[in-house]
Amino acid sequence: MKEEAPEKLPVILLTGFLGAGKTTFLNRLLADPAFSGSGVIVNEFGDVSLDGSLVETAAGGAVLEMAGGCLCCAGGGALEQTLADLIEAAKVRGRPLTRVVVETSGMADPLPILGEIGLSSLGRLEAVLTVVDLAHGERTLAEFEEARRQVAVADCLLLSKSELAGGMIGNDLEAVLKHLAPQAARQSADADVLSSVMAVAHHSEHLRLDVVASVSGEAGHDHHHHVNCHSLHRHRDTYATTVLQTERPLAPMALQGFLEVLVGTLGDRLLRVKGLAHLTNEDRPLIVQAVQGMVHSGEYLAKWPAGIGPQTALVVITQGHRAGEIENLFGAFTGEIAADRPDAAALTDNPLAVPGFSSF
Ligand SMILES: Nc1nc2c(ncn2[C@@H]2O[C@H](COP(=O)(O)OP(=O)(O)OP(=O)(O)O)[C@@H](O)[C@H]2O)c(=O)[nH]1
Repeated sequence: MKEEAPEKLPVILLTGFLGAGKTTFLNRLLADPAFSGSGVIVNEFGDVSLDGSLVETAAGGAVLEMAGGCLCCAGGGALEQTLADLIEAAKVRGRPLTRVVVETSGMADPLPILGEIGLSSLGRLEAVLTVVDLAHGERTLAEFEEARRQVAVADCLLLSKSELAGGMIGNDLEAVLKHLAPQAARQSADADVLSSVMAVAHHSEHLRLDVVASVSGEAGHDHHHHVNCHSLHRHRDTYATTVLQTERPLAPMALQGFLEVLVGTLGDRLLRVKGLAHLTNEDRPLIVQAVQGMVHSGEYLAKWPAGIGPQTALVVITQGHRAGEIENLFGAFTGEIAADRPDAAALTDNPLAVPGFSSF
C-alpha cells in the first residue's frame, strides 16, 4: 500500500524592517495558548545572533537560530534543512510541532524566502505578517527596497510603536501602505488580537506575488522558481554590521555615553543596535536596544543565556562603515587601550575626536 505523504506544517513568515518590533510581537504570539507547540526559526544578518536569547519559549517550543548569513541570500535549501532539524528536535523531545514561525532578519528580501517555503516538502505558507514601525516607517519605506517588499507581501500589517507616533499613522505613511499593500489586513501589534490576526491572514499567495511584481517592476510569473536574492543582492554594500565585545564589566555611564555619542554622531546612518551588556552594578544582562536615532530603555534578562558568559556583546548595523571607527569609539568608552584612541571624557566633549568619525 502506498504511504500517505506527511501533512505539511503551517509556516508563518514574520518580517519587518530592522527594529520594527518582530521579536517583541513573536514573544506575545508564543505566549498565546493558540500558538503553544510552535517552533521558531530566527535569522539574523551578521555573525552574532542574539534573537535566540530574546525569544521566550514559555510554551516549550523549539527555537533554532540561523546566524552567519541572511536567510534570503542563503538559498540552496538552507531553510528546508533548518525546518527538518527543528521538526526532528521537537520529535526527539516528544513534543511534535503544530506550526513554525520564521522570523526574518530586518533586511531580508522576503521573496526568496517565500520561494523556499513554496518549494518545501515539510512546510506550507500559512500567512505573512509584516511589522510596520509607525515611528520610523515613513523613512524606512522611502529609503529601503527590502522594507517595501516586506510590506508588499503582507497578508497582515502589524502596526507597532503607535504610542511613539502619537497614536496615528501619518498621511504619507498611510499612502505608501495603501499603495504597497492595499489588500493587507491591519492590526495593532500590541493589541490582544493574535487569533484574529490569523483569521484575517489568508490571502492567496498568487495575489501576493503579483502585487510584489508590480511594486518592484519584475516579471510577474512563477516567482517561486525564478526570484532569488540577486535582484536585491546589495546587503553587503549597503549595510555594515559591527560586533562589539568585551568581557570587562561596563559602568552604566560608559554604556550610556557610548550610545549617546554613537546616535549623535552617526545620525541617520545608524540603523540598529542590539545586544546584551554586562554592567558593573548588575549580575543580570541588560538588553541594549536602539532603532535608528531612538535608544529604547533597557530591560534585563533574568539570567545569562546558556552558553553566553557575562560579557557585553553588541551588534551595530549602519549604512556604510569605515572599518575601525565604531570599534574605536566603543574602546574609548570601555577603556580598551589603543595608541590612537581618544579617551571618553574628550569624546563626550567632542565626539568628532574619534579619528575619521567626522567624515563617516
Ligand atoms: N514603544 C514601543 N517600543 C516597541 C514596540 N515594539 C517594539 N518596541 C521596542 O523596539 C525595539 C526593537 O524591538 P524588536 O522586537 O527587537 O525589533 P525586531 O524587529 O525584532 O528587531 P531586529 O530583529 O533587529 O530587526 C525594542 O527595544 C522593543 O522594546 C512598541 O509597540 N512600542
